[in-house]
Formats: sequence, structure tokens, C-alpha cells
Amino acid sequence: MNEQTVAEAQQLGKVYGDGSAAVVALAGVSAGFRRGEFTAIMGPSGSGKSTFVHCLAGLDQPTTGTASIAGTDLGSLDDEKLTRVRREKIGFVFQSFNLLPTLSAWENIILPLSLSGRKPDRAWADRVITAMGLGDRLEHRPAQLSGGQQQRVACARALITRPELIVADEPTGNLDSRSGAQILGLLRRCAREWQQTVLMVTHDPIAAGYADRVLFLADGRLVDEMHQPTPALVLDRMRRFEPQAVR
Ligand SMILES: Nc1ncnc2c1ncn2[C@@H]1O[C@H](COP(=O)(O)OP(=O)(O)OP(=O)(O)O)[C@@H](O)[C@H]1O
Repeated sequence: MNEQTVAEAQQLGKVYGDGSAAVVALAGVSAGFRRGEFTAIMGPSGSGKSTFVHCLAGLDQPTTGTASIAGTDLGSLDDEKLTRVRREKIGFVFQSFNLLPTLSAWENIILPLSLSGRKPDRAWADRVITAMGLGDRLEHRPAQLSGGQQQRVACARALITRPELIVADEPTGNLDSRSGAQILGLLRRCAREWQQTVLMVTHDPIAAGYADRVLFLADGRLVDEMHQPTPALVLDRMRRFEPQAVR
């Protein structure tokens, strides 16, 4: 791992269940993710995309191999230390927003800090809120916000700790194309402007076109990699892998 590598998977494997019910979700995936790099993870349904990012980010435990964040092997950490790495070094964005309905947008955004008894850095919080266009929505509850606004709150929450790694699992899956484009532009900005490492699972070739590179998984293996992707090139590559998997 060189100093530019923020996250690294080495021969990451995951088997769910055992005996005749065992499912091999990941069959040994190795990949490194550099500072400021925006990577999309693509592949057919069931190819192991979510399992891969969940294992890499310490949300799930791999069966074999190692996942490291900022040089720390997550497998060597006890629960408390792992929770701290997740909270301080990684920002998560999910398809379903995962905001707490009883908290205001502002309270949701600062939740990762509140949970560790920390106060927000006001200048950074202002930058994030301005970038997300949320300045006039901070007192609103999630139910009073559109889907796009809710996802921008979720992005602000992911960014508030200035994490080195942002993990986004189908962040535009529940959004219309305009709101989706806003979120994708923001993720790209996180990488380009703020040098964060962004890892995004997506089925959408247009979304993948925002990334610097695409990793393609099939049957739990890394089967290809594309740099400077365009939606057309990504679509073409997906068709070649498994035509029936293109939605
Ligand atoms: N908790 C679990 N228990 C058992 N099997 C699981 C579990 N989670 C995932 N799997 C299986 O592991 C394989 C990989 O799943 P995963 O969700 O990582 O794929 P994916 O590429 O993200 O799929 P999708 O695009 O449909 O979200 C699938 O066969 C899935 O059924």
C-alpha cells in the first residue's frame, strides 16, 4: 500500500451460510483506491458489489482476505475501534437515504459528530451545506424534504467528519435524473476538489460516467477495469459481459 492508497482490498472473500446453503458472494477481490479517486463498481445483480463495498468499509466481515483503510487492517480492530474508524474515516450514502425522521436536517447532518460527543467545525459545515444547497432547509425534517434534498442531507452527513473515504451504494437509485445528476456532481466534487476517495456502487452507465474509473464484478470476481469511462463505453462493456444483466 503506498501513501496515496486510502482503501485496499486484498483477496477479499465472503461466503454467506454454510454446507449446501453456502453462497460465495466474493471470491477473492483485490483492488486499491487512491486519494481523490472516484471509482464506480458495476456488475450484474448478485455479482457481489454491495458485499464488496460493505466488507471494504467494515460494515460486514469478510470470510477471507483483508480490508484496510488508511493503512489499518480492519480485521485487527475490536468492535469499538472499528466503529470509530467507520465513524471518523468513512462517510456512507445509501440508496434509501437512512435519515432519522425525528431529527431536523441539521441534526441529521451533524449526527456522526454528536455520536462521538464532538462539535462541528463551523467553517467546514458551512462549506458542505453551501455545496449541497441546503442553507434554507436546515430546520426541516426529512418528511418535509424532496428525495433529492434528503439525499443531499445524507451526503452532507457523510462529509461532515471530513472522511477520507466516501462509500455510496446506489446513491441515485431512488432519484429522478435531475436530482441524481446533482448528487453525482457533488460526489465528483468531493473527489476533485476535496481529495476524498469515492467508491460508488451503481447499475447506471450514466452515473458511472462521472467516475474516474469503473471496476466490473461478475460472480464475485473482479473481471475488468475501465479508466475515463463514458456512459456509452460502460454500456457496451456491460453488454459484452452479460447481456441479460443490463437493466
Ligand atoms: N446476508 C446474506 N445472506 C445470504 N446471501 C447473501 C447475503 N447478502 C448477499 N447475499 C448473496 O451474495 C451474492 C452477492 O450479493 P450482493 O448484494 O453483494 O450483490 P450485488 O452485486 O450488490 O447485487 P444487486 O446489484 O442486486 O444489489 C448474491 O448471490 C446474494 O444473494
